[in-house]
Parts: sequence; structure tokens; C-alpha cells
Amino acid sequence: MRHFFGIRDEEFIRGDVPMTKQEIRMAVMNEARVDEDSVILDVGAGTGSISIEAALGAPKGHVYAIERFDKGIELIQQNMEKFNVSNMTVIKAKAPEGMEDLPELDAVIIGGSAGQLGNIIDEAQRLLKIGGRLVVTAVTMETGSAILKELKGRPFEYHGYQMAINRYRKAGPYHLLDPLSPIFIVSATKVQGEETIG
Ligand SMILES: C[S@@+](CC[C@H](N)C(=O)[O-])C[C@H]1O[C@@H](n2cnc3c(N)ncnc32)[C@H](O)[C@@H]1O
Repeated sequence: MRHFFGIRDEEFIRGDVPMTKQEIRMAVMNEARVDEDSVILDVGAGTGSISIEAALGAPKGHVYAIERFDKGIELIQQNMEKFNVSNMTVIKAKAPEGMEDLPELDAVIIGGSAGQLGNIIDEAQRLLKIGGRLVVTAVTMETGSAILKELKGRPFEYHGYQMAINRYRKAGPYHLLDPLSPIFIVSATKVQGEETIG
């Protein structure tokens, strides 16, 4: 049966590793154009929420999840088991390490880079098909602006936006708004030739 994106946050097994929230995850899946046979790389996979959604949305494809810390790797593996996901390979490495031997990719999603953004994008550029998608998220203004700097002069067409989600929270008979951390999303498509601003 087709997977409809939008697993609720509380369905994931979580620790103290930051996780991409449902509403943001949906935007990322949409920007990554995850299809049933997509081959996807998730860099900085954290608890695995993006990797799991992508793997369920690409049952004939494959997801590679790179995470540098053991506590994340354990959560990713637990979530794979919980969601019965087998079309996924977990790689413990600090990217761009771990990207050397990957196959051609339809999408690369970057949710963590630890000072390696330029080197990770170098590898993503090499691995992505023409028409493949690069989706980068950032919560700090510094990383948000580093993404734009790193895309300059590269063969990607891109657009971006900031998402600020305010969730309903019940307060007695009323509803208040609970804000999530605003996040920058830059969504790029690999093209032949030089960069253009979309
Ligand atoms: C904001 S969290 C990502 C959350 C994830 N998308 C999820 O839904 O659980 C960022 C993660 O990236 C990892 N990370 C940061 N830089 C990395 C790198 N260069 N290689 C691999 N993992 C990295 C961090 O350890 C952290 O778990």
C-alpha cells in the first residue's frame, strides 16, 4: 500500500537527538520528490525520521542514512525495526566520509553537517543525477546563509524559504499556539551547466 507521508512525531522512538518535526519533514519529502523507486541519501540522519519516511515512500528504492554519533545510530536502527523498514542502509560516519562508494542518487537531504557543508555538497553534486534534488535544512542563521554561499557557482537551480510552524495546543476550552524552531529550507535541482537562482 502506498505510504502517505506524515508520521506523527510521537510515533518515533526518540532520545535527546534533535528530530525534524512532522510538518517540516513533509516539506522536505515534497522538495526531495521522493518517489517509489528513489535512491536517497540522508546526511545527519539523527533519529532517522526523514530516512524512515523516505524509505516508506520509496519501497522499490533505497535510503542511505549517514549519522556520526552512536546514540543516533541506535535510534535509527530501533526506528527501522519499529517501522519494519528494510530498504535502508545505516552508515556511521562523519560526512562527507561514508559517501565515497554510494551509487547515483535521486535525492540528497542534509540535516546536519558539522562544519563540512561544502565538502558534503561537493560529494552530493558528484553523486546526484541531473534533475536530482538536494534539500538542505538549517536552524541557525549562520548555516542558513552558508547554504547559499556554498551553492554559488554550482550547477544547481534553487529556491528556499523559512518555515515557522505554530502548533495548536489545548489550554482548557481554548487553543494556544506552540511555536517550533523556525527552519531554513533550501531546495536545489542539479542541472547541466552553471547555477541560476530559481
Ligand atoms: C538536526 S539533527 C537531524 C535530525 C534528523 N533529520 C531527524 O529527523 O532525526 C542533525 C544530526 O546530524 C548529525 N550530523 C551533523 N554533522 C554530521 C556529519 N558531518 N555527518 C554525519 N552526521 C552529522 C548530528 O549528529 C545530528 O544527529
